[in-house]
Amino acid sequence: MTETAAPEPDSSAEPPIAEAIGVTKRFGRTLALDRVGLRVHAGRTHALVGRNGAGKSTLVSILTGLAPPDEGEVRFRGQRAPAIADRDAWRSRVACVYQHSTIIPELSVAENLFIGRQGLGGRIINWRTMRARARELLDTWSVPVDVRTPARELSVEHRQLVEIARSLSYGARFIILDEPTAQLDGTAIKRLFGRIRDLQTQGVTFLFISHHLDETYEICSDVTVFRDARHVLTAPVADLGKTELIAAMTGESTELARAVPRERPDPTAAPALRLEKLTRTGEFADVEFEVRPGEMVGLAGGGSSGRVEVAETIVGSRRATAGSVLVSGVRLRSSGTHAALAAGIGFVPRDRHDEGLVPAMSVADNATLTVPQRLGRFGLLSRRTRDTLVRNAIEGLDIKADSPGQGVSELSGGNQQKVVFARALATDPAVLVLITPTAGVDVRSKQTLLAVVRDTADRGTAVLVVSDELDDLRDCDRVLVMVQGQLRTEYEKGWDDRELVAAMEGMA
Ligand SMILES: Nc1ncnc2c1ncn2[C@@H]1O[C@H](COP(=O)(O)OP(=O)(O)OP(=O)(O)O)[C@@H](O)[C@H]1O
Repeated sequence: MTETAAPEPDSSAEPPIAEAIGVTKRFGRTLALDRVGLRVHAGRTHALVGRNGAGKSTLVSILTGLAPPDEGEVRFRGQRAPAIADRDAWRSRVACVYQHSTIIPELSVAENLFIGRQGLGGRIINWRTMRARARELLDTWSVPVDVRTPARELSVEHRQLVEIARSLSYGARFIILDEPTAQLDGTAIKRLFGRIRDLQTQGVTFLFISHHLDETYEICSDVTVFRDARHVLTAPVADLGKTELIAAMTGESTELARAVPRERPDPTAAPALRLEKLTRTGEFADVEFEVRPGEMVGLAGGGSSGRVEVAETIVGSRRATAGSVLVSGVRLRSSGTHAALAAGIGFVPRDRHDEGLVPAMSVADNATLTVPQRLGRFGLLSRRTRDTLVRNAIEGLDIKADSPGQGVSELSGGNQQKVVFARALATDPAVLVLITPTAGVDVRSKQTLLAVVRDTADRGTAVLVVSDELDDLRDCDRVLVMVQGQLRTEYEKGWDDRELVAAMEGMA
């Protein structure tokens, strides 16, 4: 496999639906893209993969006209991209559906689709026309959503479909999906892939960004790998084995992750975390389990299983209707995240954008946000202690940042997730609760993070991993599966993957 600065010229007659040619982008001293090329052909689904910080999101912002390249250019169907200010022209060529919604929750689906657009019959909005047009649009693309639904009530899956339909209504036939499966469960992912295939036959081309390489193999025809701001290769996925793909991403040959043998935690130790008949009406009922010091327990289940809600109740971001949470034998009396933190619970939330980080603050400040409460009578955290904590976190978690003082919003998505980890671990918690801990994290960083979780457990922390990712669950001593708000099955280490997946989908 030879490395090239850009893909080779293509001999097919039709120009690519989207193309980046010799694109360079700098942020201060950081070279985010170094003369990269990308050529996406109509009718193909193209994957863009690379380690955290490789430059994928930067290229997306250039391909969608949100940022201009410093050098190089973008073309659509062989034509130069429009001027940056001409938003309508960009919208008619390309759209990106982000993990983070661009839908306005307060508005209905119809309003989200059509508000602010010309051509709905004069200045006064004709609601009936708007709804009819919205219905027609969603019918054309088979999106099963009532146009009167308030957008906030949409599931992630339906929200993504509405965003895709909206992009198509502007005329775009090239759509970038940025980690579209990150918040979906197994059955929703299957449905999404079905929709992608249908839309493809209707003339839509996708650029698919994902850290899940299996998904790349399942849904994509071509793959482009970026590494350290450079284009490494473009190839049909069928021609590239998984080990080769990982080697291209990491620049070295690497073994795929395997479960690492761990000491079994002491079965007689008193539980560090104990749930007693924990209930939140409408979400989950009578959930009871224990996690011992040094034990790793997985909590899995599909979208409506209640597993995330249980975890968020343990960490105090939801209030239980009944039942209790005990940490090291002490019942949590008040709810709220501060009480949970003070009781010794560390937490990696599901969504780092909403709950994880303060974007305006530095890496160091974010990583130590949880700590001052622990310093008791001395009040403020000493600079030295803080610096040591931060340095250890940056090294231990392999956070790619220019310096501890760098703004966290300047880090790539995967590196932001590592800062969230640092914050959760900074208090040396007795109980660590992780929700989808490796979302948005590249293969190699995933290994680093999972090793950190293992080490944390080995040092005596009780770990609860809430995830449906087999890789996340691999090190767990047991996995509890929830279905429709109830604990259904428990699997001891050594489970059969297919059996576990079937159980998570409610089929066991
Ligand atoms: N606004 C910014 N200011 C400074 N540096 C930035 C900014 N945005 C991105 N970068 C840097 O550019 C590089 C590429 O980041 P980018 O977000 O494109 O990576 P990525 O491949 O999307 O990573 P991930 O998979 O983690 O999301 C990183 O080193 C990142 O820190």
